[in-house]
Amino acid sequence: MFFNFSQDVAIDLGTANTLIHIRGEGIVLNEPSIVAVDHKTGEVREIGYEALQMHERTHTEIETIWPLKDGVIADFKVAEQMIEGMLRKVRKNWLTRVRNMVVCVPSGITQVEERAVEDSGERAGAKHVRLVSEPMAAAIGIGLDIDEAVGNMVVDIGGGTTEIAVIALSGIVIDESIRVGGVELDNAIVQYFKRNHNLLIGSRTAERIKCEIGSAIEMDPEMEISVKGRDLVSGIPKLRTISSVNVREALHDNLDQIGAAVLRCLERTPPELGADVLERGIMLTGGGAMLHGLDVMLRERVELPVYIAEDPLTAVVRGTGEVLENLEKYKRVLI
Ligand SMILES: Nc1ncnc2c1ncn2[C@@H]1O[C@H](COP(=O)(O)OP(=O)(O)OP(=O)(O)O)[C@@H](O)[C@H]1O
Repeated sequence: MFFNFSQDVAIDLGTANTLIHIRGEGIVLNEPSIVAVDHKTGEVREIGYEALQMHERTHTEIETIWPLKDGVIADFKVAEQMIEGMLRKVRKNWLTRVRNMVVCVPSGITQVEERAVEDSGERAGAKHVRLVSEPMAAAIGIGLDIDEAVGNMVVDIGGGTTEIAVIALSGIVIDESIRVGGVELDNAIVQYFKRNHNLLIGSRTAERIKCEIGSAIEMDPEMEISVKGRDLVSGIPKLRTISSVNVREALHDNLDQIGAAVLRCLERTPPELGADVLERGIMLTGGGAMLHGLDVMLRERVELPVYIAEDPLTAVVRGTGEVLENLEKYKRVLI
């Protein structure tokens, strides 16, 4: 009898979330990219959701680490442990090994940063590691025909970066990658309420505020939510009501940078491809695409149609999975 103990996997190794697709099965894992490590022994305590529960609630012996920063590996060892641990969660049995691994990476990364991803994949047990750029994976994931002699523009707003690319004939013609994403928006909210309202909130609370009442345009009606934080005047925890008007003010500068980057990319786009983008519009992917009114804000700024892709959070892993399933067909998009 013949047992096949090898798996082929596609990984969207993101700053905020890691998603895994297994060949023939589809998406099998979608967890936050965070690891809880025991300070004394260096051992991994938890990975993914369980580690996120501990985040900003640890004592001195445990540290929670996001191994990716701005879309690239910032902590090599922990990234490797995280990939290994996540693969362990999805493998069929302990004998299962990874044969082919396709990992997506930001389009603007250096060769050294690319090598770091390849090394991490190999150390986590993969035999062959191949890379695909995030906007390309996003375009494939949302079903654009990247092979055509027609320009498609994709804006992927992730946790660490915003990747903008014009794609045609299976290649990236123009791209722009800025280190502004969801995490930066959360930080902006933390800073804003600290500076203007003497309120110290944690990053998870900031993310909740962003997702629930964050917006890029005026809301009708404006919204409010109650959040818990430390009052910096009295020094004790307090329940405060926060308005969407203030949150929008907090996000303004970062959203402005995203809009400016899209404009820059359009200005560099060759006219024939620009005409295609005018006709087809710009597709938004990544978790940031779900920020209320971001599509409207960008539409007003660039005066072109802007659409939010279906299920923007999984677009990149769906595309990376598609590349894995059809390696021969997509060999030209591999880095
Ligand atoms: N409804 C929402 N409104 C605004 N932001 C959201 C919403 N839902 C999720 N996000 C944000 O999307 C980000 C995660 O998106 P995604 O998983 O695409 O990024 P990533 O792949 O981890 O990051 P990167 O590609 O930059 O490495 C998080 O910062 C999260 O807060």
